[in-house]
Amino acid sequence: MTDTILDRIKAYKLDEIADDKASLPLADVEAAAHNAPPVRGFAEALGRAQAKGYGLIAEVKKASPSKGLIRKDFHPASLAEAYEAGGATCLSVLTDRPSFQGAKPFLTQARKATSLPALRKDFMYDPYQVVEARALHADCILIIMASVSDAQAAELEDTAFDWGMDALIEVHDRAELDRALVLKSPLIGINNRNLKTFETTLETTRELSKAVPPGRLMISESGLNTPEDLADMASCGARSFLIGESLMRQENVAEATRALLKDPVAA
Ligand SMILES: O=C(O)c1ccccc1NCC(=O)[C@H](O)[C@H](O)COP(=O)(O)O
Repeated sequence: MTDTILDRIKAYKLDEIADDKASLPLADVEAAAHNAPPVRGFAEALGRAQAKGYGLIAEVKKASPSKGLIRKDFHPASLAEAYEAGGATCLSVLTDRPSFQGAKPFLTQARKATSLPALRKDFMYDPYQVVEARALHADCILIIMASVSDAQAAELEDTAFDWGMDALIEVHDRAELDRALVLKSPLIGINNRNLKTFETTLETTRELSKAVPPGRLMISESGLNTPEDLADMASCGARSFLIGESLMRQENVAEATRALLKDPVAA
């Protein structure tokens, strides 16, 4: 069987984690996490936003495996400020370097420039990374069901909760969704990107949303470009969105964010 992008990412990530543990022991990371500023409620902010309209997790994303370089003029703090000015609810900041040209300090810089809660967008396998996320001032971590076992997912989620953070559980298909629903987190991210072909289709959210029970907060992720896309997803019950590329490609990010959030029916 051929390797998927997640297999390739996991291989280098496990090496990276081993190196990080050797250079900065867990006790030191825990000390930094204890000194981090208080957690900003990520799930709570999305719940409040979507009670009035839409919740937007706006992604600070320089590059991706599917598209290469997305934004040349890349300054995490000013992009975060622009997202906040445009009406974003939360930030998502990529900290993975090899595939996304992200960096750990980007998270701290972006969050510090705003009052928004921030997601550490990375590929998580080890509780060490979760504590590190808090040390970098994250308010939420990502758990990708396609790349972890049930036991790993529960361990990552428990560690996030122990540190007062939220956990966004990401799924791509029905089997992953069924596993995600065993976890405690209310945040279910439905990713529209097929990780084998990199193609995005909103049909993924349309289909999987039918199986998400009330009480969970659904987030449609990837491949969202227009107010009509958001209205389409909202009609399936997903009133929160994770959006990167379509906003990162705009010159005026604040204006583009504002325009994207405009209700196409009311407009
Ligand atoms: O973005 C990619 O190419 C990608 C490839 C492999 C694994 C994950 C990938 N993206 C992570 C994400 O989930 C997206 O950055 C996020 O949902 C925003 O998507 P978009 O609005 O399409 O940039």
